[in-house]
Amino acid sequence: MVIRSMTMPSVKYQRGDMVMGRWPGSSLYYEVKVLRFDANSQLYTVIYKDGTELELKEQDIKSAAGFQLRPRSRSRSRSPGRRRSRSRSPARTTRRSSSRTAAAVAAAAITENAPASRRDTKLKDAQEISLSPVEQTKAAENNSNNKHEQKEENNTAIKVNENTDATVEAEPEKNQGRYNLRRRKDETKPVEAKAQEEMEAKPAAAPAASPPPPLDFGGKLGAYFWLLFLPAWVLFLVLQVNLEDPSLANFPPPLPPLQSFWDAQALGFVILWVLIQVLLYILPLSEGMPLRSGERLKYRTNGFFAMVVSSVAVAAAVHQGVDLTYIHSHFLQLATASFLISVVLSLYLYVRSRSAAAEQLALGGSSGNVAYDFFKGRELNPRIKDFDLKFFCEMRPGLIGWCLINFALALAEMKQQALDAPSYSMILVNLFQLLYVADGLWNEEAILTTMDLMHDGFGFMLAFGDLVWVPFTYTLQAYYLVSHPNPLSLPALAALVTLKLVGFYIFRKSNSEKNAFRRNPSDPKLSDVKTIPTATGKSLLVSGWWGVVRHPNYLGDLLMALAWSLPCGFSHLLPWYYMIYFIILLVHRDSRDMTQCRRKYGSAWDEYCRTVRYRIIPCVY
Ligand SMILES: NC(=O)c1ccc[n+]([C@@H]2O[C@H](COP(=O)([O-])OP(=O)(O)OC[C@H]3O[C@@H](n4cnc5c(N)ncnc54)[C@H](OP(=O)(O)O)[C@@H]3O)[C@@H](O)[C@H]2O)c1
Ligand SMILES: CC(C)=CCC[C@@H](C)[C@H]1CC[C@H]2C3=C(CC[C@]12C)[C@@]1(C)CC[C@H](O)C(C)(C)[C@@H]1CC3
Repeated sequence: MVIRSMTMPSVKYQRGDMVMGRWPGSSLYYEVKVLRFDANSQLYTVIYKDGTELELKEQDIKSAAGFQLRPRSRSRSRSPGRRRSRSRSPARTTRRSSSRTAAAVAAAAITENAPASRRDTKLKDAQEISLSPVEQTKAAENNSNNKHEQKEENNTAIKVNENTDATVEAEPEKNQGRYNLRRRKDETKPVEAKAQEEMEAKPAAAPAASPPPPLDFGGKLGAYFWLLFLPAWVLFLVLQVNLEDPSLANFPPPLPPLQSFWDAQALGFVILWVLIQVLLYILPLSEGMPLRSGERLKYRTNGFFAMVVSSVAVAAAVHQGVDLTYIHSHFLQLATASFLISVVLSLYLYVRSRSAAAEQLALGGSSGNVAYDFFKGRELNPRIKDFDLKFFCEMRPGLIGWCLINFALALAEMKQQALDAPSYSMILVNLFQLLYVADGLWNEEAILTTMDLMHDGFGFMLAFGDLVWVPFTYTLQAYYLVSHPNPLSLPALAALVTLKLVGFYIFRKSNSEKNAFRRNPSDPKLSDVKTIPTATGKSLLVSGWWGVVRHPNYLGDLLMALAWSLPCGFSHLLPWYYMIYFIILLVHRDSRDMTQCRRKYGSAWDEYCRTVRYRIIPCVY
């Protein structure tokens, strides 16, 4: 411990310290408890009395003692800025609400239209106010229809805190939402804060023993497990699907000779495919969501175009006599080549992340354990100049490759079963999955608001997932149908199409609702949506599909997965693997997301969970 305190940069506040934390975007301070300090990001995680956790910079934290010693000043009541602010306070509207959240209470404290004689009490309240969650009432639900929302400050609490006052003042109108979290241009710095800053010249205390944030995926041991299990599982599936009688119970499967895994030509084809996608990617840019640093990265959202060009190129190649059934006959070798590429990429990502700046790292992306960090990924958005590696891998070679492989498998089915056209089952699987991918690429910018892009580091998990898992396991239904025909009646066909369309509608509508709201909450088209405000300045949608279940997009996704598993029939479990995996994946993602949102939004998230009771399936789960 002594050694640490000599080598680490000095840390002012200790874990467990009760201090005063600046309310994001305002000059007001509340009593908070220090939970930990992250040496990489140099941020303190603090918890407010309502359970809201935020990450604050050291300069946004003051010692509680200083506040108690501070003589109360009446100068604020004479501030012209303050007088003006009283009459225009947007928070006054919110005050009528019976469901004021921590943020709303704070806003009221800042802009209260109180007589001067009462203002000192208000200022005291601003420091000592109890931020305990307020029970949700019917009226409160109605009041959460937030028509005053003008801007969601950031993606996470951290981003709010990273906003400098300059940033806040640069966009005054945008920040004049229901919380009034900005400092008014003509307002002098509050005496409390000034006095406090003067008192903050204390020498640094011993560093806080900051507990590392909890590791997901089973932590360090889990990382070793997943590193071995994921490739082994893909191998198992690929070997099974070639058998006449595949079964998930055939474990361990007989292994083919080692040399049959390797094919230099297959590696060449995979590299060529990735290079073509790289070329297609290097086209116009569009803007992403603001990051922790407040910066907005530019992304190349021309995925649909890349898919169309790739399809034309593939069609031309087939027309020229290229035999795409090679993909079916060399599935194992192509998967091995993709696996090698994903390992090389993951090694590169890990090595470059060692020299990445702290603010480039994903939250909790640096556990210090090599295996875990390699698996989970440390850097949030690794880029080579403008080339975003995570975005590219998630949206291009694997995703478009999924359709290419499906198409090749349809040709292989025709060849193997001597058909003039693919079977109905094969056509449905191909079309359903093509629609899914095309939609993902058409709405490519929506991925910028997903967990992977915003929170997860880029490491082996996503590199392998994007380059191996998606193209070589999401294609198993089509692969299965090549040698396991499953004729469909017309009514069954119609029912499957209906199921797919219903799922697709829910998936698309809910993702678009969230994406539109996150990208521009002040859009006049969204003026009627119901929201729950949170302490970070962002709100949670309770309108539309987000008012039905907490993850309506997962519900739609699951219905679609069902629609493309059913055409394979019930003879074997293997084509149902995607459905089983997907349920596990989405339930796990939902619980990870719940934890993250609980940390980000505190009592507002609890309020959301009380309002929208079910996670994915209405009235069931
Ligand atoms: N095919 C596949 O293999 C696969 C796998 C995984 C996911 N997916 C699909 O990919 C899409 C993205 O999934 P995802 O896991 O990233 O989840 P997501 O639902 O798109 O994103 C979760 C985030 O949305 C925000 N959010 C949650 N509730 C909200 C509300 N009521 N109002 C506004 N924002 C809210 C929160 O972030 P902020 O508050 O910070 O914005 C939360 O962290 C989904 O459609 C999913 O079905 C597909
Ligand atoms: C290695 C393992 C077990 C997991 C890696 C997970 C990874 C394969 C998925 C995580 C997020 C997923 C995702 C899509 C594909 C699969 C993932 C990358 C997605 C691009 C599919 C198309 C959709 O329209 C989408 C909404 C854009 C999807 C976004 C999330």
